[in-house]
Amino acid sequence: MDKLERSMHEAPIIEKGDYEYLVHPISNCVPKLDPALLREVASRIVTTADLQDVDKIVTPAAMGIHISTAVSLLTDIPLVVIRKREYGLDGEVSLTQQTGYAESDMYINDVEAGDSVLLLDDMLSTGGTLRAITDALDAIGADIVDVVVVMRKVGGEDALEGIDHDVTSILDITVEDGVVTIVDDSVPAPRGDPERTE
Ligand SMILES: O=P(O)(O)OC[C@H]1O[C@H](OP(=O)(O)OP(=O)(O)O)[C@H](O)[C@@H]1O
Ligand SMILES: Nc1nc2[nH]cnc2c(=O)[nH]1
Repeated sequence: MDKLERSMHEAPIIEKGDYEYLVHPISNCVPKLDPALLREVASRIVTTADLQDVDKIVTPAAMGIHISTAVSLLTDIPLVVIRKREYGLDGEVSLTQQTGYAESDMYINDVEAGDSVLLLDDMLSTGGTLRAITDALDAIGADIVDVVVVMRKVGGEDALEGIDHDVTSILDITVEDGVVTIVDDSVPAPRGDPERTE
């Protein structure tokens, strides 16, 4: 079994109100993130994502950053971070991100009409974050070449209804009654991956 799949069974779940929140090395850097797990995740993204003519990797703060940095280092594609902080630069675009447990304003800088972007994030749950970002990137006139997340909590992505972009996940999971279950139809690990440990 791959490191990402194995790591699911060691990730604590906490309650944020009614929301079951997974605390995971990739999504929180708590428990500590093993570099070999990050390498595996980054190489699985690189083999999964459509990178054809991508100018920029775009990722929301905070927990898309280390994953996207690793992918940027592997591909030499520059990285733009959507920040929770306003800079007031020319062309800055704001959006409101709503998750199952919080709402926050975010700010896109340095993405322009005609840019071909790969949107990366650690986790998809309600889809509120990706919906707000894809709407904002569409409004800017960027070409979203692909959208990839490491983990998708299946079944709750209501906010993505009707969007015009496919989202690919490396691993699909459910989190219910304090138990994480791996759902089997996400992207399989590439055979012959050097990071693979059976
Ligand atoms: O599909 P959704 O319900 O929108 O949830 C997904 C988002 O939630 C987390 O971000 P969070 O806002 O918690 O910030 P963080 O990255 O700083 O942890 C995660 O990094 C995703 O961006
Ligand atoms: N770390 C983490 N991030 C999330 N974003 C949306 N849901 C979750 C979750 O359960 N855990």
